[in-house]
Amino acid sequence: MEVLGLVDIPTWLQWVLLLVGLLVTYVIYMSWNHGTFRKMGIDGPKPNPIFGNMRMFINDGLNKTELDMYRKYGKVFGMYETYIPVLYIADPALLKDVMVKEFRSFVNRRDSFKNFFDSEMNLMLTQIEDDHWRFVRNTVTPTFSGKKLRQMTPLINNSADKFMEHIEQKVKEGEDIDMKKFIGGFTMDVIASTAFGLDVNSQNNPDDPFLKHANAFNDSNSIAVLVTVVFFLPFLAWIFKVCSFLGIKITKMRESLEFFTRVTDRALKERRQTPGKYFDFLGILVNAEKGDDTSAKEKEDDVVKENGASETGSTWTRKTLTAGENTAQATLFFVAGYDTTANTLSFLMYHLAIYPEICDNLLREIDDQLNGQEPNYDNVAKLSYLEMCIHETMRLFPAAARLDRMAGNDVTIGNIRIPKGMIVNIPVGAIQMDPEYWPEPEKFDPERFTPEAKANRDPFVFMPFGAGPRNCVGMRLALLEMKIAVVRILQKYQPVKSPKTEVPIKISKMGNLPLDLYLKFEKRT
Ligand code: HEM
Repeated sequence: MEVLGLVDIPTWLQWVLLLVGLLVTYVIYMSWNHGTFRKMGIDGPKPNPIFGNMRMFINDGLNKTELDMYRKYGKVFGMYETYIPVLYIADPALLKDVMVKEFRSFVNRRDSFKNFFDSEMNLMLTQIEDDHWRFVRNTVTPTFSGKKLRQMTPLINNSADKFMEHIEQKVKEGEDIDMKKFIGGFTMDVIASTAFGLDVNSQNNPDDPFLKHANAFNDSNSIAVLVTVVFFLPFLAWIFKVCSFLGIKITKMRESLEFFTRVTDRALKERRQTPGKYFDFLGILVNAEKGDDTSAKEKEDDVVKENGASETGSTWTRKTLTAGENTAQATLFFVAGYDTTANTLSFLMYHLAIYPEICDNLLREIDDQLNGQEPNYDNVAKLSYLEMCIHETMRLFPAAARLDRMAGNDVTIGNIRIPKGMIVNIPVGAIQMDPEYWPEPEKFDPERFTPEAKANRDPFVFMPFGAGPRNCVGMRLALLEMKIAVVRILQKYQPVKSPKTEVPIKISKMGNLPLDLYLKFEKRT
């Protein structure tokens, strides 16, 4: 090629110049926003032009990085997830503003993954936005009311029967129990029965398709592909759209979504043929379609008040969810409710095994209050020490160690002017380890959750289920499920350390996921 008829540039050099040009453009693109926090007067670690601050997360893991940054920069700081500026807020007064007082400006979560998810996944409650979210949230919230949870209790106890058989077997054989597998099977069975009315028995069948497909959402290869493209090659979003349109599966998630769609469609058909027969999530939605307007009747239910649903009035007048919305929510319940509950229960069992004196207190409470009765919605409410133990477990190992919100408009919080579209991260895990609120934060101490201790502490320093109108919609099911599981186990067995139990427990760099956890169970006399 000749330039201005003067210099003849050889082909190899043309390629080099093209590559250098592309690289420079890429670096400019990735670092374009890296001055955001400097302009806002907010401190934080210096970003690398391509990685931003992502290298810290990759090297040290999410929890350690956020804890280190919180300790170094305090309760407000800024970080860059490659090219995306993320404002961290950890000050309880500011968090109350973001999550409750100024909720109208922070209704939605981050949309960084929106262009990469399949359209069905974008219908999940976690992803949808504004009035669409309000409408779906109002429709599904009554599913978790006291009345519905009472109806679901036998389903939870049925799943617990299976794991009690499993423990009995292992105790007879003198074997340790792999807690992740065993408890994961239980929470999977509970979600399968409470969401879809299915008796899956994944506890005795590790190859169960439900287990396989639910795990696809946590598949490390799929997550790696998604994270690489979202954070490093965002301009390739169109490839995901084209592949989705052509039915090409880039990640295992697509195949699993199709599986859940088929199961949901079948379950919905059955429920439409025999309305009123089923008390699971899909049955409740179908009953609402038929005019059993549960949501209206249960508007005064405590769940509505707890979740701050008064904030969530939607202008939408549509009566029911579409087929796609039903499938998306039922699938989401698997994804959101399986690992979170299983991991929390595993961490709790671990603490009961390594602190026998705490376990003894709990055994005493269960024996005194329940006197050998099967646990149910009403009698587990009397177990205040059990709730303290669950809360302390979730303080040390919150299943979601960070929450996020996105500013829907320009808004001022305290003296910070947050521009429309900015992502706000809430480092729950780091706040819950701050000695200012939690003396000796590494220590497992359920006494931190006595009513007096709670009354003297700002509620925004403990948020394992999030806070405000967009908190966890399944919180009450999760707590009920965990309480029933613990009671059923402790009425017969006591968890103890075995030579295979690693102390301290090893967790994944990706968050609060126990890596290997083996415990022994001894029969109570
Ligand atoms: C120990 C168990 C669980 C923990 C720790 C947990 C934690 C959380 C957290 C932290 C959030 C985000 C809240 C926020 O942004 O303020 C959330 C949202 C959500 N959770 Fe849970 N969760 C658990 C169990 C469940 C279960 C059993 C279900 C359903 C069956 C469920 C369904 C959801 C849904 C649908 C959302 C999105 C809510 C919305 O955007 O409106 N979760 N959960």
